[in-house]
Amino acid sequence: MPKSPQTVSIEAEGLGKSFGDLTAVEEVSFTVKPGEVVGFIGPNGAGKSTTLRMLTGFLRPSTGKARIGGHDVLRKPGAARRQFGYLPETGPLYGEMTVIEFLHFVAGARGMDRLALDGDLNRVRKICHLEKVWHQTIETLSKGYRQRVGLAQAILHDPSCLILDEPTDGLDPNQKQEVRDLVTEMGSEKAILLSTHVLEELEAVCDRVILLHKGSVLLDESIGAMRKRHPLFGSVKVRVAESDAERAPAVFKKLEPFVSKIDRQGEDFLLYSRDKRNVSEAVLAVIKDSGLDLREVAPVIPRLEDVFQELTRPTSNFTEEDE
Ligand SMILES: Nc1ncnc2c1ncn2[C@@H]1O[C@H](COP(=O)(O)OP(=O)(O)OP(=O)(O)O)[C@@H](O)[C@H]1O
Repeated sequence: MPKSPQTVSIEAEGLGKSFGDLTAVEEVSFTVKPGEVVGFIGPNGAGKSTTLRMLTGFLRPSTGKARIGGHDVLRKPGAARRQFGYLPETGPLYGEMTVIEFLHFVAGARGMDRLALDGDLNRVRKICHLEKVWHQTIETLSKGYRQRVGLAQAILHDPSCLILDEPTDGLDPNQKQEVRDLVTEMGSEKAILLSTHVLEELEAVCDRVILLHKGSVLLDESIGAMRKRHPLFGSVKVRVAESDAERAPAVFKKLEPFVSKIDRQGEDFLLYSRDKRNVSEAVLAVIKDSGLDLREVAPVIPRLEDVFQELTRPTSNFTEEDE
């Protein structure tokens, strides 16, 4: 049956997993739709890999369901597996096989159409840039190439959904960029869920982020919304001429409707946005009116790392903000 790209998505519904007394994952629900690349993040031990393994049917959940393209991964494993590709944290690569032998083996195990296989192999060889190592044994490959072989097996059957567990782990910056470009390219059509520890990766490839903490979903929102949780979102740094530094605080008082707090260090001022709207325009207008000798003005770009750290600290002060 032809697959319908409009409907093939990744779904977790109330997923939970306990190992003995340890609840590793609890009530995790989310959806990844076609054309979405979603980052799956969380501190070590948050339950990311456990969730991904349940989504792919490699681990039986204690509670809840995982569906790929509407197929329950445990009840309809064949139908579900045709719709997704999975790059596990530690790929099951067979060292003694060459790349092409391994991909033939994978195709056989998946029962792929032999007549169309040459076309599929050519496609992944090109996409994953495997031409140079095609006939090389996997045990002799660099980490970067092994990761590309892992990706090649994940996309060999051209699945509509991809589940990637730390796809850029251990790669050098150039290789990381290549994998990110690949994910972005594939993400225009496929539903992609990608776990990562590298938050800059979120910026580069993801539309949305799901933050898992202690086995539960702490947030599921756009990158912009996550950044907006930072207390400095919308704030502005200003430097005035030394000769004007003393009269600047009185001028900035006029900004009270927009600015909730001002930190000063010499001629440098940090003006905190009151409601997380960008206060740059208001600041510039007030400075212009006052004739203050402005030397520098720059909006604060809050780091996602700060938001992540703050949210996953034992006592977090960050609050949810309206879009
Ligand atoms: N097979 C298992 N048996 C017992 N405990 C397990 C098993 N698999 C995972 N765990 C535990 O479940 C919790 C979640 O682990 P998991 O590997 O899913 O976290 P993670 O978010 O992927 O971590 P990391 O970022 O370090 O990869 C951890 O406390 C881990 O020790």
